[in-house]
Amino acid sequence: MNTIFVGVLTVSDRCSRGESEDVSGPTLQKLITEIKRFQVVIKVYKIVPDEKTEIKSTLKDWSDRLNLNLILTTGGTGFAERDVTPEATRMVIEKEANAMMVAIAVASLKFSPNAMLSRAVCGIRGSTLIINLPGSVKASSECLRVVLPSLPHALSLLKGEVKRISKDHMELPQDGTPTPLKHPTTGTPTHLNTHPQVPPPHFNPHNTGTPHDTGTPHNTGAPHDTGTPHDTGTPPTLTPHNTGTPHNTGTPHDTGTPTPLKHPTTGTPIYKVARRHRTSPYPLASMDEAFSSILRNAVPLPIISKHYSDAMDHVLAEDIRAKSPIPPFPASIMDGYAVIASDTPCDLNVVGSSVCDRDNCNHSSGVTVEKGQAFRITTGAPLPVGANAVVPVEDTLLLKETDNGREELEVRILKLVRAGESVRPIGCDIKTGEVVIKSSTKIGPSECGILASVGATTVKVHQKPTVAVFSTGSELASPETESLGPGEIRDSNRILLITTLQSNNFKTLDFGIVPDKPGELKAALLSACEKADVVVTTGGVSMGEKDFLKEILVNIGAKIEFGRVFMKPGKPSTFATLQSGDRKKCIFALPGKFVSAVVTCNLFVLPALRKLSGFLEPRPTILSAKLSSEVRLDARPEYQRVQLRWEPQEPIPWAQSTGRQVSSRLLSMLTANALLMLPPRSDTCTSIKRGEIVDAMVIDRF
Ligand SMILES: Nc1nc2c(c(=O)[nH]1)N[C@H]1C(S)=C(S)[C@@H](COP(=O)(O)OP(=O)(O)OC[C@H]3O[C@@H](n4cnc5c(N)ncnc54)[C@H](O)[C@@H]3O)O[C@H]1N2
Ligand code: MOO
Ligand SMILES: [Mg+2]
Repeated sequence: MNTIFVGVLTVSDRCSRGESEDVSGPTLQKLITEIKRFQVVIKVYKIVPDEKTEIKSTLKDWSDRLNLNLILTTGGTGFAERDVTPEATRMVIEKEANAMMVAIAVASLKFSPNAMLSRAVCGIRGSTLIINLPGSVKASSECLRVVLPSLPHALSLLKGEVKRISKDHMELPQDGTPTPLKHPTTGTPTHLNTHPQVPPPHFNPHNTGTPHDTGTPHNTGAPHDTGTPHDTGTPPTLTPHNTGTPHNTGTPHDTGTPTPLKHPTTGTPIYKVARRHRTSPYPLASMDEAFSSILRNAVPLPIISKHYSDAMDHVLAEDIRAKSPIPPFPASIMDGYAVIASDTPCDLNVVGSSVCDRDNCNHSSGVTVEKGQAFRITTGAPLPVGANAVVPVEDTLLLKETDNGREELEVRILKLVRAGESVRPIGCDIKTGEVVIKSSTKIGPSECGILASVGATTVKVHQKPTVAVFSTGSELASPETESLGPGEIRDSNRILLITTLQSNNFKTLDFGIVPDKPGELKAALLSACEKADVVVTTGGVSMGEKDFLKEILVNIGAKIEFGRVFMKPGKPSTFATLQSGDRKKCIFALPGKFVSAVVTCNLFVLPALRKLSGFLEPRPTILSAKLSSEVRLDARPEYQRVQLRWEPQEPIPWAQSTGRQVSSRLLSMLTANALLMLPPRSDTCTSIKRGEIVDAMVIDRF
């Protein structure tokens, strides 16, 4: 049987705000299946407010990109001020279908004289028929019934099947066998239909993002600076299992909930499982798009003051200048004798000593070296006044000593030395006022040492993000659980994510396990957003009846920046932002599968945290590696777990697979120190051979 792809667009301010439930949209979806000759696939269903631009862009998108055969709109066709559906429709249609409008008007006038108040439009854009229907469930159903008999012919004409119609006219298929769901033009399965264009082969970590965004320099202080990299064991203030649910919760069992949680696009309460999405409403972002979105949204955190000894791994937000020169005095480079260069070689009287000891410095003694004299001197000690070079002790002979051997009296300088030899002049390493560390430098051990040496004990740095982590899933038990109950599994992802973040020097707050209950998930998300700069969750983001995370994110006012990514593993990875005062909180709802969670944490969360911390280069380190064995390519860009090993004398490491690469196989992460970045399969390339060179993203030390 021939298939038609239908979109139903409900236009209603109230339904789009969740103030009333859309009944007309679902009713029309049912009714349209009564159409003869075709198998109907409801490809998209959406609720939009009575806004001309939104209606127009949806109609254009559904006609041009999704190539739908039929779009039914309901609502916004009357005389009220906000009714603009006909105007928006006129802006997109290329041909009017006036007779359809007339037929609807004539028939509906029989039901009510108010049908005169409908301004509905019918028309054609490309090969898509668009029909405006009124908003009420009764009127819209009646109007659709009017045109239903003419639709098979109309749609077949638009599909260019006129010849077949005349031939097949008398032999309509009766068996009702569903044809495989295919894209109307490309023949690809419908779950990919919304993205007919193939995303770029791979994200190019070298050309994305805006690494130079500046933070808001006001608002210092670290309000949630409580966790340390070691404080994972105890949830800070929230025990997700016993918190109240201050906001509405959305399950039918919750009492006192004014508006239940809804699907963001359909407006259906999320407990109505039969009405869940059958096609994900979230476009598949390419890796490039996902990565750019993260870097764009992760803006460096405010600047704070830190003691240098506490500033490790922070990014400087000021240039550090030397207050005084280094060395602060002309200093000896060797242990030996401070001399007047023009005397050498010669025999000299040893008249004093200069040692590295601030309590015993020759400067305070006021002694000056004169012709025929030498001063004993140690490495780093100040050159005595009058001397201009140092002779190492190895280039001298002792000629005379005191009777007890405690002092040298005369030495022979065996070599000629030049003025300035073995002496570091004042400021030869660092001059007064010189910038010793530039702003935006990440502070490591060397930087700490330099800060100490120039006396920059309090420095301005970007605040580092605190990350709240929780696992979602009613099947999850504590890892300590001795014997698991039926259907239970131990929560492995939380510690996996926490330790991944900590090993990259980020502070974490452990929010425990949150069951798949909308109220508890919502409370945990809100609390986590309040206490942390970044929230990372795992589980509940795919198509399951208990996968509530995305809906709850929308419900708490977060903006879903992307809800799916064209990648493997990690397809349902979700990134959302929540404006909270002058801060934007970043929320990563990662998939529940162990491998997907850790791979996406490395690919998405860590670069975001580095960007928030002020890193100029937040992107991961990517090396070239040689394949130890052939790999078959997937339809999606894939991140396979490997161990990089360097063979003696070989500059490029070998990438050894960690074994079977399914995303539920925990053991594929074991010993992995890199992710192979494999391009998606193409007609011309389905595998990469052993010995070929591919990109590998470093995820651990070697
Ligand atoms: N109909 C579809 N089903 C699935 C799709 C899809 O596109 N359509 N995507 C699949 C992909 S890809 C992934 S990845 C997973 C992601 O699922 P969720 O993020 O919704 O995760 P859950 O359903 O909650 O759990 C999946 C799996 O992982 C286990 N899990 C979850 N959390 C933990 C944890 N903290 N510790 C250990 N194990 C955990 C959970 O028990 C499940 O076995 O969806 C596919 N499905
Ligand atoms: O693509 Mo899913 O992310 O891991 O199996
Ligand atoms: Mg799931």
